[in-house]
Amino acid sequence: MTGYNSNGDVATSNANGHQNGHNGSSNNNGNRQLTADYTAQENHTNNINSQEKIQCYLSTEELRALRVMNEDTYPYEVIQEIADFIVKGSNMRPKIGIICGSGLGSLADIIQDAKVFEYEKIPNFPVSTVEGHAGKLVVGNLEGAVVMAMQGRFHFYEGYPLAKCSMPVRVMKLCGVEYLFATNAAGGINPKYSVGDIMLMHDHVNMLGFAGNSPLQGPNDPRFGPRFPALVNSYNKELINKALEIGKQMGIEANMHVGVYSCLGGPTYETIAELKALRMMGVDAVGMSTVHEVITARHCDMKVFAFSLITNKCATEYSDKKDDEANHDEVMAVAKNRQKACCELVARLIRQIQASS
Ligand SMILES: O=P(O)(O)O[C@@H]1C[C@H](O)[C@@H](CO)O1
Ligand SMILES: Nc1nc2[nH]cnc2c(=O)[nH]1
Repeated sequence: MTGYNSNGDVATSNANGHQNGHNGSSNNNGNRQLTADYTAQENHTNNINSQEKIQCYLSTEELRALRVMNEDTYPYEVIQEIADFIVKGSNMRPKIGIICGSGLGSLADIIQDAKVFEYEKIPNFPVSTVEGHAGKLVVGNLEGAVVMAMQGRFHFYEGYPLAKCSMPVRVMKLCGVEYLFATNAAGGINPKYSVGDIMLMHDHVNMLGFAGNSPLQGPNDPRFGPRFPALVNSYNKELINKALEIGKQMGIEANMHVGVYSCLGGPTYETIAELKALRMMGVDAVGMSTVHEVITARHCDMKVFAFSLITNKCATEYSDKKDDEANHDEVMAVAKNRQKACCELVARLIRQIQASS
């Protein structure tokens, strides 16, 4: 059962919670303890009411993640409260929202006059549980524009429903954001792609959507957008063209592509058969994010620019090579190596948006 109390705080009790919590991981294990009485701990630390008594080992962070995880929907008013908290707390009204992909959090480090909000201090906000996703929201100036950047996104495989994964996009909208910049780490399926390349997204294949999952599932609130939004032209062509031009100026045009991304649920990387199938469908790069954020952004009429950093090459033929196995350490290492170029691309594009507005 879920609901909001008069302060807009989450009040939840959900019998699935302990199962999710057991399976979930945390990026902070320092606080792990036997939570013999879930109700008592929750009431004590989070001031919420729960009918459940759960015996399990959970850190305080995991308990919070579990609580937020079990919220099904974010009504407009709750999103508005979160947006107000950010706008008032930063005294800034951002125009551009940035979501940093795995290992690409340094995009937010170039923001000046930054006001930093830790996710766990933002009311009703989920928490990041993945390495390479710091869990901070940074509001400040970048190339003359006020931006808000998420250092850490939420993934389906963390246990969050898609609507929750992309809820921050709606927060951005109600903060005043007009442009969404989404970045991700992805495996390159197109044989022409190399590790370290940047693929500007011009379309996607929504595999989770094929399976009947959408961030827009459930009652539609027309204050965000229409019940049946169209998704052709989701990726802003003008921004893609500007980015290609910037790529030339930076001398990285040979490492830049325009292609199709697909999001799978993860957390497993793909089998060879799956990669073959994706390639046949016209997919160039595969990851575990972004698509639901783009859908949510287009639903509320934001302009979208998104790119994938190719962190690994996906094998589409069977072999015994250990190299063919993707791993998150490699993903992070490549992202670290290429973060300078990614930051520069984003900064220059924002400069151009500012210059033409
Ligand atoms: O958040 P992104 O999409 O950049 O992260 C990708 C997908 C998984 O979270 C992780 C796998 O290595 O990288
Ligand atoms: N699904 C998926 N996500 C990734 N993120 C980075 N590399 C990959 C990959 O090969 N597959």
